[in-house]
Amino acid sequence: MAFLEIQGLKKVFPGTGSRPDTVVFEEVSFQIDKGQFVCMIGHSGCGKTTILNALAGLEKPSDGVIVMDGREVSGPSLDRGVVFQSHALMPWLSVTSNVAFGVRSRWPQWSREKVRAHCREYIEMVGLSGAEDKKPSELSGGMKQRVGIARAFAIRPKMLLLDEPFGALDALTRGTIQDELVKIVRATQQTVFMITHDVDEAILLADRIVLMSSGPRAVIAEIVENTMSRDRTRESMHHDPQYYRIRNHLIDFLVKRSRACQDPAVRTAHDSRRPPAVRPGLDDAAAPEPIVQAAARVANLR
Ligand SMILES: Nc1ncnc2c1ncn2[C@@H]1O[C@H](COP(=O)(O)OP(=O)(O)OP(=O)(O)O)[C@@H](O)[C@H]1O
Repeated sequence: MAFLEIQGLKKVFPGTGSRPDTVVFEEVSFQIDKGQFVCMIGHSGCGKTTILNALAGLEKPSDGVIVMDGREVSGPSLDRGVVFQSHALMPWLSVTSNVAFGVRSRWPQWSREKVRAHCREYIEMVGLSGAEDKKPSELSGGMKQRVGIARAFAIRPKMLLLDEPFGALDALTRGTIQDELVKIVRATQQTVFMITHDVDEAILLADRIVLMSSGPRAVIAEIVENTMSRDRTRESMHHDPQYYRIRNHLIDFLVKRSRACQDPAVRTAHDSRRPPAVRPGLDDAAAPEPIVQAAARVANLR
């Protein structure tokens, strides 16, 4: 069994009045190994946040099971740290107190000094030394997001869940924090699940990229394995020919193939509980053609 097992996840939001129920996604199954960084990409509304909330234990799936480290996820836990797009800091608390909140819950027996020293370590890790006593209103968007990351890492979770954490940041700040995240994740060997709309971010950070088809009734269309060297950097990765192949594959999916699963013929042919793993970076002619792509090609010929 993998470190994180997601099997047959489905979410139905009940309709109101004459509006029918909405099946947001179904048959979502994938695994994450310990120390792996997995990104999820898909069009708006396909259910990415709902899946992340289910992993966090904040949302109950309508069907399916999530098992982390041998235990079923049935509610929120300090074993999972979450970073939201809107940092969700407590505005009346300082940077240190925001980070300390979870630390005290995690280790209630720790002394005040020990909690402070622990928080200082993580605040320094995200480059915020000197801002310990500031309130969120005194911080820039990038700094607030760094506090969110420090807060999530400081509880030393078994798994980190990131919901588009850099979505609201300008490109420069985004790049800097991405680099910091790469450094921290590599140093701590943290297991991460992250939602992003940014294909370059996914290629830089992820070992595997889960592609969701468009909703409603979204499914996992395929899982892209990132075959580029793990020590890739933002500055160097575009020199690797694999980068363009993976990037084109992802963009092609978002522009064209993500809707293919709504075609009943494609849907019948696609085993969404066992989505194909593809390695577009290797341009391996022997690799199986992704089923969605094959079915879309057949549909185009009709
Ligand atoms: N509490 C709710 N009640 C009813 N429908 C909901 C609820 N929460 C989410 N939805 C619907 O479920 C679908 C999936 O929402 P979700 O936020 O998970 O999508 P997403 O892929 O994360 O989108 P985005 O990329 O825009 O953040 C949307 O159509 C949304 O309107």
